[in-house]
Amino acid sequence: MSLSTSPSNQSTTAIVNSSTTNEAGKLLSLNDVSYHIGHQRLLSHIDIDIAINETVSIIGPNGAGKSTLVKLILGLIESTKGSITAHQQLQFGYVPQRFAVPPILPLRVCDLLGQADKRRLTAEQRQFIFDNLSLTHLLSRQMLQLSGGETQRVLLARALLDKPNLLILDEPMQGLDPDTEVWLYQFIDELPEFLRCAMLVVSHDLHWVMKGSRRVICLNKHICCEGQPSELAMSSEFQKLFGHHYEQPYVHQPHACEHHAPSEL
Ligand SMILES: Nc1ncnc2c1ncn2[C@@H]1O[C@H](COP(=O)(O)OP(=O)(O)OP(=O)(O)O)[C@@H](O)[C@H]1O
Repeated sequence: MSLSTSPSNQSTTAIVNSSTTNEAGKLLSLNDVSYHIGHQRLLSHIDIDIAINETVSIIGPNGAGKSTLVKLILGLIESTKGSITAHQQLQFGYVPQRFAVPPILPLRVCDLLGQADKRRLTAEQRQFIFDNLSLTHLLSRQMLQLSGGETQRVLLARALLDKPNLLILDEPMQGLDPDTEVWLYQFIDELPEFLRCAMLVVSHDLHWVMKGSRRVICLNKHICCEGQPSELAMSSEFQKLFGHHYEQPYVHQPHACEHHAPSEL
């Protein structure tokens, strides 16, 4: 496997079925990527292009290989076959599915947030993140003491403080109550210009994905189908995997929800 960086005008293998990525605006390409452990096939023949500032949602049943895909993109594991090409210098932001702080490790919110590179944002831009994620009153708290929603806000802030050009959110809504979920989806949907970036969102929340996403990839050890939600809902592969859970027609309503500040939640 290779992870290579190419100038943005250099073309790589085109992705089949991609309706939104344009050649010049690519950020990252996975070309025929497979990942096996021994004889166990975790992912096969993955072709994905992610464009600059594009949001891509990944859905799939348990064990489909979603987290494995994230680890491959982050470079935490190496694919058995294929290549991953970054068309620009990548700055990752990553909000993991789980964040376990060992009980014996004192780690305050300010310690975690202090690890971010302060040169990437201005003081005003950092303050915007603290204010909008309601973090100021949490700064001296231990990470271990935070609720699930507070932890997610801190992890999102940690990722954003690095001003990523690719933000990866692995099940960001796990453990959140419905109001906080709505607020967080709205927040990431409406990031200000200085934080605008490509996003890869792994989610089990089928209704949000189909309502709030513009491009969805359905994974089950390989890419079963991908496209706009309205196209995906018609696909027989999607119907086979999710048809019994999802029968509503797609309506894109990214701004239809009430906006809640996190301090109200
Ligand atoms: N290091 C490993 N060794 C062996 N099998 C593994 C390893 N890592 C993952 N797997 C297996 O690979 C499959 C895909 O795992 P992965 O965590 O990527 O799935 P997922 O789609 O993220 O699942 P979930 O929705 O349950 O989080 C699972 O069957 C898992 O048990």
